This record gives sequence, C-alpha cells and structure tokens, in this order.
Amino acid sequence: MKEGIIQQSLAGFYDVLSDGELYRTRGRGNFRQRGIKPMVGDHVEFDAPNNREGYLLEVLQRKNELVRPPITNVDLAVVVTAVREPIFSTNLLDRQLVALESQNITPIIYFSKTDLLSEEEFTHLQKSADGYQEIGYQVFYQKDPFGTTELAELQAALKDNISVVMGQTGAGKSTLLNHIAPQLQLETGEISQALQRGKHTTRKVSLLNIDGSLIADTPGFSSYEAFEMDVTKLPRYFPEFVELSVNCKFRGCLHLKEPGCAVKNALENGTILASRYKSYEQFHDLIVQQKPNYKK
Ligand SMILES: Nc1nc2c(ncn2[C@@H]2O[C@H](COP(=O)(O)OP(=O)(O)OP(=O)(O)O)[C@@H](O)[C@H]2O)c(=O)[nH]1
Ligand SMILES: [Zn+2]
Repeated sequence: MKEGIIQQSLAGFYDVLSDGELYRTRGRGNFRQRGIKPMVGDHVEFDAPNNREGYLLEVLQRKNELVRPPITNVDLAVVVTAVREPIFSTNLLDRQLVALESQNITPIIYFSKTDLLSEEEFTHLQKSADGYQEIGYQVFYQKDPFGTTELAELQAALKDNISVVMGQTGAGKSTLLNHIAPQLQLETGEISQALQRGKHTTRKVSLLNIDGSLIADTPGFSSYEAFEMDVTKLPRYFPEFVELSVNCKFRGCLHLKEPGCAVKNALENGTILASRYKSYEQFHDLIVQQKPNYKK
C-alpha cells in the first residue's frame, strides 16, 4: 500500500502523486456507499499493482475543504490585494484573512499594482504592510512589479504546501499565477475575463506541481459569503487579539465593552492597527445582525 495526494480528478480517475511519481487510480466501489467523494488535495492510501495504475483504498482525514475551487487540505492562500484598481480596502483584506483563519489556512498577503502608487502613497502602504507583518503575516509587495527576489521568496514560501490564490476580480491573481508558474499561460485582463469565466465551468481542477509546491491552477476562494459563525469565535481569527487576550480581565472577553480589556488598551496605545479593530467591530455587528435570518 502507498500514500499520496490526489493531484487531479477527471472522469472517475484520480491521479495520485506519491514520492514524485504519478499513479492513475480508480476509487474502490464502496466510497459512494460510505458517502465519500475523493477530492483534489486529499491524502490517500492506494494500491498500484499494475505499475502506474491502481485503486484508491482510503481517503485520510481532511484538514479543510474549499468549495471554489474544490480542493482539500489547503495549507496556504495567497491573498492578492490590489492597492489600486480596484481601490485598496483593508476591510476586504481583513474579511479574507478571517475567512482563511477560520478554515485553518495560512494567509500570505500579496499587494499588487504597487507600481501605480506615488512615492507618498507607497510610504503609506509600507506602514500598512508593516502592521500586517507585525501580526505575523507574510507580506509581499514591491515598487516595480514582479521583482525576481520577491518572486523567489514567494516561491520558497509555497514550497511543500498546497496553495490557492484568492482575491477580488481584477486584483491580479492570474497575473501573479503566471509569474509563479509561467507554464499556466493564464489569460489576464479585461477582455479575457469573460472567456476565463466561461472556461471555469468546464475546466478540470488540478494541482500544479511546481518544484514541489502544489498550486491550484484555478484562482478561487474569492467569494466569502456572509459570516456563518458564532460571534464568540470571531476574536480567535484575529491573531494579534489572541495574543493580547491572555491579559484581558475577563476570560472570553469580546474586546468590546468589557472593562480591563487588553485589546482596547492596545488600540488606545496604538500598538495594534486601528483599521483591524474597526474591521473586527464591523464583522461582529454583521454576524449579530444576520443571526435572526440564520437558518439551521
Ligand atoms: N500595473 C499593474 N497592473 C497589473 C498588476 N497585476 C495585474 N495587473 C493588471 O490588472 C488587470 C487584471 O489582472 P488579472 O491578473 O487578470 O486579475 P485577476 O485577479 O486574475 O482577475 P479575474 O480573472 O477577473 O479574477 C490586467 O490588466 C493586468 O495586466 C500589477 O502588479 N501592476
Ligand atoms: Zn478583551
């Protein structure tokens, strides 16, 4: 018996990557009865009696599961955030970060289109970037797009992980993917957008093996529906709050109106980004407001 990762799923076949070799497998009948649908990214056990062909025997426990693109066990997501066109919104970035934290996916922030900024605007962006770096996030950006050093660093960060690229439409996801993996030749820009969207529906999902980094060939996870979580869980998805909250007077402090709150203190002292706290308050309200309509 061997172990591997499903790299591609097509017409009932699962291509499994194991020790750098690809095996074409079929599911052993009882998956359907057991309600298991093997997915790209699954860690699997398989048998390959006929050299490169064989049978999937078991799907191992998943760490997470994305719907778009349909991939499991995602370790990293590169959050492509345009600093211009579309306009930079920390709120939207924070929203994506919370969605990723809640799925146990490590975010990597990539600021695109920094070449469109003036000196002054660029200095401003650097401050923001520093703030996110202090939280513990890896942040990539540069004055001129696609410097080779930055790209090598990003590629190193992706190594030995399963990664997806996410971000708003037009943020520069395809452009970045093309730099990470030129063999993709993804179409970019406005005219190709319509084509690409059409293609998404029929395209197979697969992971590209780029020198040991498994990267989804389809940008995705761009739609993060309304938060469906318990408000008491929200603070967990702000890493800088988690660190501070050990010093809050109350256990389970929501960092809102509670006295002796270490997060509020940090906010007043300017040691956390005010924009992050603002996002937190807003997401909190959003969750509370949607509760009455929340079916389940
Ligand atoms: N100046 C500049 N333009 C960029 C940069 N990155 C992307 N663009 C341009 O922005 C436009 C959108 O880029 P795409 O890579 O297609 O964006 P996307 O996120 O894949 O967009 P969707 O496919 O709609 O989700 C294209 O015209 C790119 O050439 C950058 O760093 N600087
Ligand atoms: Zn608190």
